[in-house]
Amino acid sequence: MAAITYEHIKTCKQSGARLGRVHTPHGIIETPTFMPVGTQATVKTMSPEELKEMDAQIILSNTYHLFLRPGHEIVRQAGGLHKFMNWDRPILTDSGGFQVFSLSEMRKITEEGVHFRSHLNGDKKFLSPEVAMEVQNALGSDIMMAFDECPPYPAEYEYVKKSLERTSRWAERCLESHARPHDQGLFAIVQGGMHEDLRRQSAADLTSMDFPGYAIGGLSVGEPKHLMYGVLDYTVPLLPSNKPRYLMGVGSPDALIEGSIRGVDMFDCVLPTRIARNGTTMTSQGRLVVRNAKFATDFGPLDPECDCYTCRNYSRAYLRHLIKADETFGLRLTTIHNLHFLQNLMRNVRKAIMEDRLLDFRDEFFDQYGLHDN
Ligand SMILES: CCNc1nc2cc3[nH]c(NC)nc3cc2c(=O)[nH]1
Ligand SMILES: [Zn+2]
Repeated sequence: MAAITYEHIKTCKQSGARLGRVHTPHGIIETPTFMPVGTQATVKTMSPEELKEMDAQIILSNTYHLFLRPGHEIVRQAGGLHKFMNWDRPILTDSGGFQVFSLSEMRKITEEGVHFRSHLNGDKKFLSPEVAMEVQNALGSDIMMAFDECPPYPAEYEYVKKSLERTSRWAERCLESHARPHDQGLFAIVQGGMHEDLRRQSAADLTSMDFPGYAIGGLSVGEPKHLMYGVLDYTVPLLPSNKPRYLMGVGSPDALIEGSIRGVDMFDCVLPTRIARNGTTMTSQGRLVVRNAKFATDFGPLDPECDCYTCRNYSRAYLRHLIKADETFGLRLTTIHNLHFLQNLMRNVRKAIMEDRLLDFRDEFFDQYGLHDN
């Protein structure tokens, strides 16, 4: 049985978005789906039971971080990442490329791979297609990502072209060094920046190598949202319709809806968990910064339309107090809500696709969330 297979259920008649299921060795993922990020083998402050309660179907973990600490050999000896973190549903691991560029000091990119210093202790480290595959095979994730380079934004045309061509050569090396293709799916990552011809070249290279799934990389790196949507308009149709499509690093409510409309199946982003830790929440009425003084005596729920544990049991005043007092329980409550909010949003997106009304749903949501012509 192939590690990862995509089952198309239906296409929304109004928007062209699609409803599907991704079958993995650790279970089925209903798409479009949002994947909570668990960088260091934990979705910060959440237990696996709480993630299941909000119906998170797959979580992410980062190769770069686990490679540096505790080291992939320890995770391998623990029996793999599922056992190590007590999560028996699907896991997707990235390949470390993106974090090297965003976190590490002194790095040097060569055809062989990337030399860098650990951001933890300055030790000299090396990541390459082969090392990234060795690490991900040790982690035992269900979906692994090819080792690529995500060019900065903006970047020179020539740089983006050279970079995508190397990413294509690296993708081939990942396929060649993949130890367990039958029980772990390896997704390639389409690059090409904001240039249609380069995106076409990258997609052609990678789809000729027949991966079980394709990610769209090089986006959500500081470009305006309309530019990202424009790149999606011409890139998604280049990808095979019988494989999952994963847009990396995208997680604001509007972008999740707009990406789903353009045929994306999978999303990930640290946003909901990161902003929760400074008291910013996503509610049906838009962003709400619960640490704001105006909530000091607001004894209503964070979001009157939400049925999560936080909104059923605690008030805005209490949440504000906990966040101001830097109480860990406050971070847990805002994280529970934000993740629940996005799981709920994706459930509503899937329902709207089923009912052929995703464009109507977008307009209703944008009005309520305060996203007029964002
Ligand atoms: C698997 C590692 N490779 C890889 N990760 C990414 C992670 C991203 N995260 C964001 N915005 C928050 N854009 C991304 C692009 C890439 C990308 O182009 N490549
Ligand atoms: Zn809630």
